[in-house]
Amino acid sequence: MVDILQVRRLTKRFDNKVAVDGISFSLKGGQCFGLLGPNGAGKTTTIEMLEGVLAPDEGEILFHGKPRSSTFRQLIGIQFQNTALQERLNVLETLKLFSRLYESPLPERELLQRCQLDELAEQDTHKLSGGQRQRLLLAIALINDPQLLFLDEPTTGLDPQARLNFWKLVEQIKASGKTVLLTTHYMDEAHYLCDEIGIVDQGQLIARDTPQNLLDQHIPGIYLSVSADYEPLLDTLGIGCEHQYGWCRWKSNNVKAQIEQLQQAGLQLGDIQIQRPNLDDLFLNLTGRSLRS
Ligand SMILES: Nc1ncnc2c1ncn2[C@@H]1O[C@H](COP(=O)(O)OP(=O)(O)OP(=O)(O)O)[C@@H](O)[C@H]1O
Repeated sequence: MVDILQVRRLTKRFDNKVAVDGISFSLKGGQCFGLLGPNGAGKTTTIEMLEGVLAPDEGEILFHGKPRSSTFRQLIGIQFQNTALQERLNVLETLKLFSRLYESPLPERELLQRCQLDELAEQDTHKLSGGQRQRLLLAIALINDPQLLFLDEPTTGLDPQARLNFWKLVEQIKASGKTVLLTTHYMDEAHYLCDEIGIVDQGQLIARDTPQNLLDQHIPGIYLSVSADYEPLLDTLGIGCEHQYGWCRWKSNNVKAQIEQLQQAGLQLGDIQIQRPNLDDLFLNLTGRSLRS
């Protein structure tokens, strides 16, 4: 597959602060690539340079192997973190307004249907819920039927149901063959939606691969946890553990044998949690800090 986007040694400084520090990666057509990192890691600054909103201080961005030309904006879609919507316009009128910016916009009715907004066409945009507003911003980003779609923290602040709903829309967009680049600080979002993720920390891309390869490579094994009340028992069994929200947790390379050992010591199966490492564990492993801290 041809690289749709190539990014080389991208760097951005604000005064003395290096916000993005020599990031390089490439993105294949049809792929969903996620930049995952904590607040202030440099995700938005990176995506804004790729979108052409911010000028890099150093580095190179190639679209289909060439520097971005004046037509680039017609071929991409952007869902910004914050987009100011025109006062006193409803959803349909808003789509019509933004459609004027493009040479060949998709029909508004198709956009409404794709983003589950049919029943909200006449709704004032300032009366939309958080999830409905994000779906409208997604519809705006899709007006020109873009090849490459940028989603900057699209589900931040949404309730779990609205987030799941949004993920389903992104899945449909992926299935239609579009390339998606998204930023998020939700590990479950990155794991669910992205074919590949790049972990960003302090302006640098510290790891990049499929979520599962990253986990297998950096933190093989399975976590076992029991209530912290059982810590004295773990001590007698010689099991060292870390404390996590009232639980004692440790990594096991032989889950079956260790569960039998715990059962022989008097624990019930229901007392033991078994958990595969997740991207938060990966981030902690790579940086010594939690994604959520
Ligand atoms: N316009 C600006 N002027 C000065 N500093 C900035 C500016 N924009 C970003 N920064 C700084 O650059 C760093 C990276 O910010 P950025 O917004 O790219 O991070 P992020 O990973 O997107 O964070 P978040 O998840 O909170 O959106 C931060 O330290 C931020 O304070």
